[in-house]
Amino acid sequence: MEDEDCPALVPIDPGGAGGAQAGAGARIPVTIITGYLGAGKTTLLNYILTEQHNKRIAVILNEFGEGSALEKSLAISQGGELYEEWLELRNGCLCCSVKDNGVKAIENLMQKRGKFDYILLETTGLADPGIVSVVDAKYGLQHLTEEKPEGLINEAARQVALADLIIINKTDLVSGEELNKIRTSVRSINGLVKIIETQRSRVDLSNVLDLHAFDSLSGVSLQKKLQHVKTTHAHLDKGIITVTFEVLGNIIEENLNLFIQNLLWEKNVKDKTGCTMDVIRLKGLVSIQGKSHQVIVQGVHELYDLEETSVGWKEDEKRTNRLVLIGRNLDKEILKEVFIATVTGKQGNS
Ligand SMILES: Nc1nc2c(ncn2[C@@H]2O[C@H](COP(=O)(O)OP(=O)(O)OP(=O)(O)O)[C@@H](O)[C@H]2O)c(=O)[nH]1
Ligand SMILES: [Zn+2]
Repeated sequence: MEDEDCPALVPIDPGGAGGAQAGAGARIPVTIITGYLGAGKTTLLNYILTEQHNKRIAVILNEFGEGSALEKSLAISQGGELYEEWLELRNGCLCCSVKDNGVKAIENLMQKRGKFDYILLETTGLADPGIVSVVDAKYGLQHLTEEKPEGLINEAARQVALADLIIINKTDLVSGEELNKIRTSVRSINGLVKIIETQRSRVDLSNVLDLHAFDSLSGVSLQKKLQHVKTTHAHLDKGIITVTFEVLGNIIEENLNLFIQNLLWEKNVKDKTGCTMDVIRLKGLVSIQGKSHQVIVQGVHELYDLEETSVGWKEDEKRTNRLVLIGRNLDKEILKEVFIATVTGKQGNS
């Protein structure tokens, strides 16, 4: 029953509790590292912590242990020094841990936020919200295409769907042709994701830290990104795919909320065969009536939010709404129709 207690998430007060020192009120980017067992997550963490980067990084290791109490190791790497703390978590899944004391661990970290610039969180295969996902070049394809019993989602494919960055690791173990196949497979699941290929998880750190920096600063880069996303064709009917569509004009904010909530919460949007559309991730840039700036829509599972960007619509610019959805049973034409019907408010009152 405790599981139902949802602690309130309190917005961080800039210049508040953290004290008056410089940077105390700054937002700390959190990067979550996911990936199938053995893909190279720990190798990546070790690489990041030992690499010279002059950045203060806190790491929460989220491993599944034996028994009911799961342990998390917290390490703060500060100029080469490593600080460790042990935290206990009951739930290994981050999004479920929001109802859990996992949130407290993160809040505690936030209070120490003068001490570091980034938080990295490694989670094992069951975690939901992935940001960086490490994919094994050799076995990844097998994991991604493995068919699951009716109704069950392929966890490896879900991690790819949720990621902002995919690191295809262990490229030393495969041929160019095999690498092409895994790349194509990743791309067909997630049309938005950035893909990097590595050995021993050696990445340029600027690619891994603060993945949402550009999104939240301006809509421009997102707009560019969204323009190049193509609807993928499902090889398998039950597979996770990316779907994108664009609708011109201004939309009404409450109606947009209604559209998203029908999709993510009510789950009453169905495909041609009557299967519920299952959206894992949603991203969009929209034009809301009465707002002079572009608005970003972000959704992960049941959570979503709207954020006004610093990019204003220009006088001579066509106002437009571009949405990208990643999930199962997605039908682009139906989604677009439902969007237009729900969101423009063209029917009825004008
Ligand atoms: N050949 C090869 N092996 C690698 C590479 N990267 C990592 N490995 C090896 O793969 C194994 C698993 O790497 P880890 O970093 O422990 O993987 P992980 O994702 O943290 O594994 P779990 O925590 O068990 O899920 C280790 O033996 C690594 O040495 C690579 O690029 N090439
Ligand atoms: Zn969860």
